[in-house]
Amino acid sequence: MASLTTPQIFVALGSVEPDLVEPLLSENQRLIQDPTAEDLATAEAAIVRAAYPVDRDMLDRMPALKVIARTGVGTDLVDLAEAHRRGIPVVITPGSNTASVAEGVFAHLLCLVKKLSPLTALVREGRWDHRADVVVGDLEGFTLGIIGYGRIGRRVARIAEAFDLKVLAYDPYAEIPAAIRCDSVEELLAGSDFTTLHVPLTSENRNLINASRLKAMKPGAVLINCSRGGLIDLNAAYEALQSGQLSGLGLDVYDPEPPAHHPLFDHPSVVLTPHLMGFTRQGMAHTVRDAAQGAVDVLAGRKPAAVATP
Ligand SMILES: O=C(O)CC[C@@H](O)C(=O)O
Repeated sequence: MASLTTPQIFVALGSVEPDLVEPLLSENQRLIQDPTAEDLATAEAAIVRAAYPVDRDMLDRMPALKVIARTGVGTDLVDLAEAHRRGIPVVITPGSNTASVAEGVFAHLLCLVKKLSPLTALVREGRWDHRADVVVGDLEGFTLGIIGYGRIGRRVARIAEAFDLKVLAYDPYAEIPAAIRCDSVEELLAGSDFTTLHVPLTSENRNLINASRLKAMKPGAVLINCSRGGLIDLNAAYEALQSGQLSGLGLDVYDPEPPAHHPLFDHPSVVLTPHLMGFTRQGMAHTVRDAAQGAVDVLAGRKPAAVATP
């Protein structure tokens, strides 16, 4: 017999695969994609994708909300303080896509160092005679600087070992082995051939990589950002690419998303992906499942696996 009680509404803010969420819901819970204003007004749980802002206005539109569940760990677009003030926990999913993002970093790095895009174009266009014009490099023996030594940064360091890369790391909030620890961003940049960013976006570190820090890098360095778009000043990065100070730039993230076209998108030494390195088939399954489970736990009065604090 169908339940006569009003269903408990879960809204998806940004697209989520219903097959990953629905098996976790009870008979009386319902997932709504593309929610209307009316759906939002009754929603008790929101499963929120990375690029979807949950600001004060959005919270006002969900007066019945009891839990926000973010796919991943980045809460830069969620007004954490306001959610906290309203007593709404913000569930996050640490570890759910660590491997996906770390592998994405190496996909970008290898694509740039091994020059996959220009070499593909050469073969496609039948320009075999020019193959020596494209200088291909190796990772072995070079130094990878990791800014942010949390789960993803540490995973990147582990993979780097297999390539015989030397590693440097900077993170004032993490324990880092003395042999690889740098005391400043500048020290790390000066010693790194390749640099990858793994820090959250906060008001303090917006444009963390700005014109002066780009100058502090080794000439011809490669920079990868699979973390948050606002961490790099793209105009300064474009100048660094033009001058050769940067020999490669890999971006998975932008600010805002989707991004407006930027001149550096057309630069041959740039590799671009549309914020998908953490949302691979497997990463997506894990992040959505963990986020949905966290929301279910909160509504059932259980402690969720991880909650973000303002
Ligand atoms: O696209 C998402 O919702 C999650 C992606 C995740 O890696 C993030 O950047 O927070």
